[in-house]
Amino acid sequence: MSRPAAQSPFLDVEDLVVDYSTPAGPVRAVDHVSFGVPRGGSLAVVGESGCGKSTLARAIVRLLKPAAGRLVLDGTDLATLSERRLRPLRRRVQMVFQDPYGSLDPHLTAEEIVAEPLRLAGVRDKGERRRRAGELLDRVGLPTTARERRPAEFSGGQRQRIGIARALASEPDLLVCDEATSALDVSVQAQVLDLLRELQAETGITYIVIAHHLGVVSEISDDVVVLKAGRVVESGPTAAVLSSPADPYTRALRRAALDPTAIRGLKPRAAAAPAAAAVSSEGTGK
Ligand SMILES: Nc1ncnc2c1ncn2[C@@H]1O[C@H](COP(=O)(O)OP(=O)(O)OP(=O)(O)O)[C@@H](O)[C@H]1O
Repeated sequence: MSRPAAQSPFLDVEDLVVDYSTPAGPVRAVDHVSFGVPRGGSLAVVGESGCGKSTLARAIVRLLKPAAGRLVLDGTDLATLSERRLRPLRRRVQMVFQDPYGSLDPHLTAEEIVAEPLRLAGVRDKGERRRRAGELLDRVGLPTTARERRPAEFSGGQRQRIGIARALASEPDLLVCDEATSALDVSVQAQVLDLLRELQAETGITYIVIAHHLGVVSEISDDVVVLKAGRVVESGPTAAVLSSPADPYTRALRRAALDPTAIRGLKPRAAAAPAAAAVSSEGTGK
């Protein structure tokens, strides 16, 4: 099994282990996973439901503490850092979540949502925060008239744009997109993927894209890691892995992407169907 090509990875994940403690005992969700992502690169993590993708994403942004292994970001191992030592580094690694509605405060306006990380980062002047939040909302394609609206008044694609603008407010070096487009209608997915690609070209940001949809992976990632039951079964350049997958599991994922009913066990995500239906006729305001 080859590691994705990277001379000196910007993010180096080495032998990462993440466990959950449950009343029935520990559950190992990520089991000695290793990969690297070069600066400005993008790597996708794919696998069936329950294989550990979200757990891995949450560990990378240190919402979860790994049980073992290293998470070296630009030379600093985040895996073992205390909360106090992590705090100044947190802004460098941001996450965009699958459910843009659940992850946005319903009481705040779009502008306030995007301004909040600026406040936390110490931008004291309210006018300056509003100006920068407005610029970010422009950048992700939301009309100026939308700034004073609250999350419930936006479509799914627009909400995801607000989530991306909020993540970008901290000027992160690494953006982890956890199924960021899977709850969206296919045409809206394409628009959000286009936006992510444009932002990468402009800013040189590094991406980790978590996806169960192999189409998304080929759109946005240079390299791919295929996870099964918490372990890496295959990894390498996305084009090579998708065109000639070496592992039967990857072949099954590829077949399932073409025909979701092709194999048992690759069930559609529970949240995807209703959310996609809810936004299917909505535009993005672009
Ligand atoms: N809070 C938790 N407590 C205990 N076990 C958990 C918890 N969260 C996840 N797990 C278990 O860890 C494993 C990996 O879950 P995870 O959510 O990371 O998978 P996933 O690939 O992201 O799945 P999906 O695509 O359905 O979101 C699964 O066996 C899951 O049941």
